[in-house]
Amino acid sequence: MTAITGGTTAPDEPAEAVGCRGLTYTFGETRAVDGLDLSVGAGEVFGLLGPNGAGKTTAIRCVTTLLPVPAGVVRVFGHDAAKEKMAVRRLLGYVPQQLSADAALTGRENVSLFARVFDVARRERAERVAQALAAVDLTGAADRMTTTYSGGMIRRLELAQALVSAPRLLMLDEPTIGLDPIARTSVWEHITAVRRATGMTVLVTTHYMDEAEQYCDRVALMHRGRVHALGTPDELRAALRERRLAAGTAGEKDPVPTLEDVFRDVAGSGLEEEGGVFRDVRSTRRTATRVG
Ligand SMILES: Nc1ncnc2c1ncn2[C@@H]1O[C@H](COP(=O)(O)OP(=O)(O)OP(=O)(O)O)[C@@H](O)[C@H]1O
Repeated sequence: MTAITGGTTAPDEPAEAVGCRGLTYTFGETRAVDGLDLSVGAGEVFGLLGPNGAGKTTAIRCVTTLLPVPAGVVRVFGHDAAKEKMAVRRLLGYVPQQLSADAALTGRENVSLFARVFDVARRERAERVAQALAAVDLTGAADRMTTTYSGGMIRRLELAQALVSAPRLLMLDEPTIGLDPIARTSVWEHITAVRRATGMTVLVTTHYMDEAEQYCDRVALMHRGRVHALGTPDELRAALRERRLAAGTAGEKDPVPTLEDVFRDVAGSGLEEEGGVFRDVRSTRRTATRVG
């Protein structure tokens, strides 16, 4: 696998990649994000977890500047997402839940399109497109029509699209939903390799607790528009164990809770109430349609 290059090494990069203070976003009567405070450190792989409807996508879209910031403050490497949209966009790569590759184009044409949209200098474009495709192991398939790609290949292509501008912050909204275990691992291995090579920050939403545990440095558990628990997966599991021991609901010999236990503890009855489960049918169906 070729590591992508061309990312600006920024020794003077602020220590905070994403900072949300009191972020609130409402759709009519629905308070999707409700006074969200969040701080993602530069270089971290940070997982935003939570049941369906917790407000993860809405929060992420505010950070990307695709949605405005009606209340509160969002900063990306110190730039205000409400006032310095272009400065923020230049730092970002975004892989949304919805299909962002055009089936009528080849893989290379799709990535080239993103290179143009993200204003990659013309003289560098072909090289950067080739690097991005190589970074996700799609060099051999680059000139095939995207319609011939598997779900996993499409996801890797979308990753290449987001990487072609050498972002300092890569945002991924459920990057592995609907993929088989091998394709899921492959997507994560490519994300991890690029991050190692470039030092970029990764902010990811996922419903897969095993992925969060394995690949995220820290996670935030979001519920009803706010963060209810924050820490490394190990810290969160240990904290739940302590709470259970203190409450007498678990004994010393009981196994340490899983991240899924922590998730259930935070979301509580809300999961049943809102019909959300980790591998929610709605999300899977969305992806089935997306790659079909
Ligand atoms: N365009 C919209 N119009 C109206 N309500 C919306 C819209 N988008 C999201 N919502 C509502 O805002 C709340 C938060 O949704 P959001 O998609 O941000 O949650 P999520 O945590 O990303 O969920 P999922 O895990 O299903 O992607 C939900 O109650 C949702 O129904």
